[in-house]
Amino acid sequence: MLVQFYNVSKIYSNGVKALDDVSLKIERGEFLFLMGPSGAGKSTLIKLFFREEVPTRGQIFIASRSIVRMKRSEVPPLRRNIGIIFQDFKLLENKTASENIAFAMEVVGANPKEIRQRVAEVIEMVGLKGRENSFPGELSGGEQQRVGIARALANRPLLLIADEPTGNLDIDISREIMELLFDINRKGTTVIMATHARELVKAARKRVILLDKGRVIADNPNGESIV
Ligand SMILES: Nc1ncnc2c1ncn2[C@@H]1O[C@H](COP(=O)(O)OP(=O)(O)OP(=O)(O)O)[C@@H](O)[C@H]1O
Repeated sequence: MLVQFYNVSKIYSNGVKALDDVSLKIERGEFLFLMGPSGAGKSTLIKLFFREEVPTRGQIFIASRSIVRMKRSEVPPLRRNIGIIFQDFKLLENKTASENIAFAMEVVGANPKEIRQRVAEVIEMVGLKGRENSFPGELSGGEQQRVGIARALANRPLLLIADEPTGNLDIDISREIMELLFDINRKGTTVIMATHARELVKAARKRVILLDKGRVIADNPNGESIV
């Protein structure tokens, strides 16, 4: 089991209950969608995975380690095991595609040779060969998201979390990005994707967890009755 949430609630300091008694399990190698209306708690749930927020109540285990009772020194290794991609890509504008990816490895202390090899590998994996030296401003939205995905994969994470990764892309490009995420999943990385894109979810026939007002109101293995 890769992820276990037991009765997790998150109440922000302003009193908003963003998550209410959430329990869920995710196996290694799964691909799952996180859906629900705006304010349902999707982003909050995602933030708990990499300890950007801590739960008010409940327990969370990732790869059998409690991340609630985790020491501060254990947080960087946890984050190294989780790759994140964002709706707005969050690339560094003054660095090339390659440099953006390399930077993610430099900050965790990888050596230059390792970085060179891995950058070439992930550039190839996401289909960006030939665009390594382009700056984000010279790339299309879809290409920028590919750089974001390559950066998230650079440190070989156990888990890839995508928060509305196709939110800024048109439908054809979104489908290409989905294919890339499925491909990454087939190669063994567990993928969690928060999205409002019903069409994409419907076509995928993957597990869907539906949140509403901070609660899991459905968890369906192939999404059928949800979308
Ligand atoms: N840092 C915060 N402090 C206080 N309240 C917050 C904070 N972050 C989120 N909330 C509140 O918690 C609730 C859940 O928000 P969250 O961002 O997790 O929802 P979401 O499902 O990701 O929504 P969206 O689809 O719009 O991104 C909302 O009512 C939101 O206003």
